[in-house]
Amino acid sequence: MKPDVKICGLKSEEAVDRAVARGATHIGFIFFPKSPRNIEPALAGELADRARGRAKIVAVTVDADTDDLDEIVDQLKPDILQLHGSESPERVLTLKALYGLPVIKAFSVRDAGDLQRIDPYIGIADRFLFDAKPPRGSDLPGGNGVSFDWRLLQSLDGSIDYMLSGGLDKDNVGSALALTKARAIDVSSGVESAPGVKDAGMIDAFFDAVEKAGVNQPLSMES
Ligand SMILES: O=C(O)c1ccccc1NCC(=O)[C@H](O)[C@H](O)COP(=O)(O)O
Repeated sequence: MKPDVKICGLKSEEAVDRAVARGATHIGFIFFPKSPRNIEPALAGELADRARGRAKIVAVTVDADTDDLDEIVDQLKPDILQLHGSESPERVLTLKALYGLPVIKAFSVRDAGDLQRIDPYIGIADRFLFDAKPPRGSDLPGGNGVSFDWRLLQSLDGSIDYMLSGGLDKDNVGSALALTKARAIDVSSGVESAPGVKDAGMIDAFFDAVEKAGVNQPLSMES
């Protein structure tokens, strides 16, 4: 079965079109001013319109306040909110109720203890996203192009729905899928030629690698 594939941090028509043409199930837009992938809500909305109905539109925010979220939701009209900060379970519930949208809650992972942090969110977040801890000195909670030890996910209860993220690229995504049997994967830097610049050829190569992994190593999950 094919995994869900989210291409995150899109900023150009070409990248949106290529991601969707290659079968991205999700496309992400970053609303975080320090990121090279930061995008204005109005432009994100225009880009999202090219993909609407074919891929889920994901708004990625970091401990955003409701003024900012109001504008993002109004302009982007996302299908999903990805909360990539330290939002509490109560905050997740509040935002789900306020906007009527499902939530992907992101967690950074270095060791097994980090996975226990999801416990209070089970039954609250609709999906988890496991990313690597930012490297020392990084201002970004995500999009750092670094991986964590994927074997940690083998101990997770199979009922936990998650996206595997962090440092994936065409060369390692096959191993990541084989090791974790993840039902969903997420990539940003691994399909960029420079920070914030998506590359259509690298998007192609990433999907080629995912397809090859599916042939070589059948996955045990639903798409
Ligand atoms: O990508 C960013 O710049 C970013 C900034 C602030 C919060 C989240 C961000 N990205 C979230 C994602 O979902 C990325 O795809 C994820 O962190 C993986 O990135 P990468 O390791 O570069 O593939």
